[in-house]
Amino acid sequence: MSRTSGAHTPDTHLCVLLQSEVVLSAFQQHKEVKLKSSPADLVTETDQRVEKILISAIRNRYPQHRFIGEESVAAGEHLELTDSPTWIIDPIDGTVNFVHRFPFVAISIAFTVNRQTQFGIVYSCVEDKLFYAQRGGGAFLNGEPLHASGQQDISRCVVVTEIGAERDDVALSTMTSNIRRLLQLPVHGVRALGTAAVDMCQVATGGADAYYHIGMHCWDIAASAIIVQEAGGVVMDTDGSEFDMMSRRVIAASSAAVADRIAQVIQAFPCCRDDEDNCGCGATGVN
Ligand SMILES: O=P(O)(O)OC[C@@]1(O)O[C@H](CO)[C@@H](O)[C@@H]1O
Ligand SMILES: [Mg+2]
Ligand SMILES: [Mg+2]
Repeated sequence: MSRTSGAHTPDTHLCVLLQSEVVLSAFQQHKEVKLKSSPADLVTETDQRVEKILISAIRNRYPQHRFIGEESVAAGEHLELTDSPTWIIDPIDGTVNFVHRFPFVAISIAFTVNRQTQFGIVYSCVEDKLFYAQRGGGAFLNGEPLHASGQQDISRCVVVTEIGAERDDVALSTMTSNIRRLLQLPVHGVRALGTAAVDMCQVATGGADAYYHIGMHCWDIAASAIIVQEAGGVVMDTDGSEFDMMSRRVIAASSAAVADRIAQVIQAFPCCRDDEDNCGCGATGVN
């Protein structure tokens, strides 16, 4: 057994790798697509199936543990992160990619105790890349150590972000003006792969220097946040405060200097916290 409160990470790796077969075998097939919170927030039978299998396999082994799963929450389960050992699961991060066969889709699993992430796994299925980090143990890609770039100068950065599922005017104009502001600094480039989990892992590899996102959910970024931190990167809220996986805002960067600069430049649009229903912020779309 590992130090992570009884949760044995190699077992979890195996579970994830087995489920990736389910994702890959469905990848080329026609999918029945349903909409969730917006016309760009999609779910397929494979998302639901993978989440069910993962939860039942982990629950079998750790019956006392709790779960926060994207599709369980979409089905009405209450989302609450407590001090209890908790698995935070995104069965397919990049469902739009999955539906269109755009080849970046990931299974993302984080494990928390006392609300602190102990380890995170992001498996980019088509690329066959397993990103992994354990608190205090470093970050790895297919077993090789990962290091963020350490870049300090925003004008030499590749910055990754996502235009999420929101389609209301305030969100769209904020997202597009944020990209414009960064390009005007200037940065070397702005990129988007369509999966927050894999996007953030690019910061851990040093292939990108920063990632920011407003409107994602805890399951999109819980695992990749510890992977960035353990690769020597910095993770914070877009307002410059401490990272809070429930806030729906994140900056992940190669250095504190780059993270601070992005926090100064970008603006957030309102969205309810993941752990708060109907917060009254007036946001529409993916809440
Ligand atoms: O619903 P999914 O696929 O688990 O996650 C949605 C997502 O991949 O799409 C957005 C980018 O378009 C990101 O906010 C997020 O990571
Ligand atoms: Mg996701
Ligand atoms: Mg998903």
